[in-house]
Amino acid sequence: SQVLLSQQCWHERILQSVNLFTFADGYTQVVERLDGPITIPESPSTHPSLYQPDTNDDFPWTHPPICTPRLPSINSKLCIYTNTSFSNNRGISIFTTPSLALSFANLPAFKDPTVFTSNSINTPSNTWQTSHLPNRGIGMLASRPLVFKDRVTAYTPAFLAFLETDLGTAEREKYWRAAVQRLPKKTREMYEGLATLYGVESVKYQDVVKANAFQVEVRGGNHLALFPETSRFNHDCAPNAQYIIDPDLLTHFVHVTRPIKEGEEITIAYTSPLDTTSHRQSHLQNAFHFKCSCARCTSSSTDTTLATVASYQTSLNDWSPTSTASPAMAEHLLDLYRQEGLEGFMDVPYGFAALAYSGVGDEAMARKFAEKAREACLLKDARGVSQGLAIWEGMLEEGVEKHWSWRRRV
Ligand SMILES: C[S@@+](CC[C@H](N)C(=O)[O-])C[C@H]1O[C@@H](n2cnc3c(N)ncnc32)[C@H](O)[C@@H]1O
Repeated sequence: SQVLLSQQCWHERILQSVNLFTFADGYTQVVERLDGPITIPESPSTHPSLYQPDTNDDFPWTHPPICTPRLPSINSKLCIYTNTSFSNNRGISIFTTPSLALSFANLPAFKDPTVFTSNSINTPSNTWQTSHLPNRGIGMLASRPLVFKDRVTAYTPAFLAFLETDLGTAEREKYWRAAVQRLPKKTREMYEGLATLYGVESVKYQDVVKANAFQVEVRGGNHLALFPETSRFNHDCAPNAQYIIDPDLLTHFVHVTRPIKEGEEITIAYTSPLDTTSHRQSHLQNAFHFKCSCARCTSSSTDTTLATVASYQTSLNDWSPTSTASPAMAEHLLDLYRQEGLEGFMDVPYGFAALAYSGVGDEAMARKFAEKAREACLLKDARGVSQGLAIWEGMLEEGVEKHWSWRRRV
């Protein structure tokens, strides 16, 4: 059946910006309540029943979980699950529900220890180095020329936390701190050295997450994930790299979307580059406390181009007899995306080109662009769960001539 293209092939949300804490009015509460300790059992536990289910080999944790009381909104407790030997002693700490902990334990990331070495995950790629940059803290620079689809980074998180709103700031801070402090020294120190937004020591562990976390959905549970190395990518509204999170491998990958010179900064997008400049600016300011001064934010033509993009997309979605859509319009749309530096977001314009060529009965061109749309989706959708990927795979498998759009505009 006919589909309208609008959404990018993304299933995880863009870099996280939840309001975990309210400094303006919650600060007094923070200071008062941080004094109360949570009790952390010694490791290994003197109460094996605390953390060793007797019949369950899905239990890869090296410490006894530390749990909150039952939280009303999720009707479950949250516990800290740590595995210090995870991925060659990199370690991982997860603050989640007992049932989601079991789901984590059943992921290939935990079940198959070879998965990381065989996929070159958590190993140096010799493509980047960090550097202090004017007005933007630390950033990632290309250590050699890079081309489309080159892999820049592939790392697992040091820390994941279930996204909840039940805990007070101080309570949450205690659990998160305990979780991070259980990590191997090197990993913990990387976490503790990351950028913060507020620089307030009493809420440091949440501050690091607020400035650096990505959102990852594992078996329906939303988690914030902190990837230490990956946290050094700065933002650009026309980024030259695109990230993707594979929930089965618990791995964050960054790939190049257009040629990058040696020494050039490698950037990703923290906010949708298809939003208007004021929308992007306010999101970056509110969530990450900086004013974006990238080429698109300082150009006077960006919003006009975005309006043209939107009107072309409306026309290309119009399959009525009076539609003005054509392959030429779809090609123009592709040019606009490239002009704006949106090479990492091309699944929608490639898709429109595939449909527009199919609509006029050009099988070869429709196939070419369907393949490109499919490839662009895969840059953003590791497990092929988005609707977009299914559309292009369907068109390629069944044949363009069988597609609903075939010769619809002749
Ligand atoms: C995920 S961290 C990126 C790495 C960070 N620069 C560092 O020193 O660790 C996010 C923070 O970096 C800074 N940042 C990222 N992109 C920026 C940009 N385009 N311009 C200015 N600051 C930026 C902001 O302070 C933001 O809160």
